[in-house]
Amino acid sequence: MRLIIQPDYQSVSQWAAHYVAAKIKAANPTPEKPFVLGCPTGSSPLGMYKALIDLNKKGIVSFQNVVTFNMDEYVGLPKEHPESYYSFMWNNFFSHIDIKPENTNILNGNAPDLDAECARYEEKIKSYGGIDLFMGGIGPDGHIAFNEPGSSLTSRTRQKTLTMDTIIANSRFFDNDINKVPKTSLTVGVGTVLSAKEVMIIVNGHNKARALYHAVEGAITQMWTISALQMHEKGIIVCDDAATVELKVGTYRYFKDIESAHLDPESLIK
Ligand SMILES: N[C@@H]1[C@@H](O)[C@H](O)[C@@H](COP(=O)(O)O)O[C@@H]1O
Repeated sequence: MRLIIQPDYQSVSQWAAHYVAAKIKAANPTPEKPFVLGCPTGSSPLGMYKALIDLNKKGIVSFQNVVTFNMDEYVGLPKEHPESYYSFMWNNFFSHIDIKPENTNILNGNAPDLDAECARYEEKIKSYGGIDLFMGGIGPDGHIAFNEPGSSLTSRTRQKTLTMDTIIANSRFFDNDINKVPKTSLTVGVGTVLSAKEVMIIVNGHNKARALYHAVEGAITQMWTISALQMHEKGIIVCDDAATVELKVGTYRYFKDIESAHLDPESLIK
């Protein structure tokens, strides 16, 4: 696993955006062979999306031949609801870049048969030859997408019940009223994320420090589903200093040292 430690959220976002843009450019995607990008929601990736919009507007990266698959969606929330992940993606990213709407994929949390919707999603990912780069964030309990503690580390896309911790954390988007937060979601599995050719996770802020500790120094366990990233051949975590406070000083210095030549976002795009 690579751990890229940046001083603050702004530089985390710049680094992540430049990394994604560099990957898309290097793949030289075409309509026949698009670049397949896994997308998260949440506050963590917002800065990266802003930076990617900027790179797109400057002509540094194009999304014309990029296909996206979102990680998760609430069950039962109307698509048009301002807090649906559909609205999040269009408001914060897709509407501002040159992506083709038909190339964006988001799980339908209102499908009549939710199991069939999950199976269809997995098949569609497969039809593109899998995901080239899965981007993500994590919850304070170390969940990736909506794979809450106890989720199988080989799980695929399915319906999941949200934990009370997550309902409370996400109630900030629902007038701080936990009763307004949907109780279930559709989510890609930990196995779905691990099947991507590459995975890049953004972790920022003090409230993610314990989760980062478990991701980097902890044992692989279903109780901290992000820890499964240790099993991926090409896993990267981009974090800020604030999120590192639970790491050993030696771990912090080790990753700072081995990544010292790769911390400047500008250096990523050739
Ligand atoms: N399902 C999402 C996750 O994909 C996300 O990583 C997490 C953290 O969100 P934030 O980045 O706002 O802390 O929130 C939700 O639970």
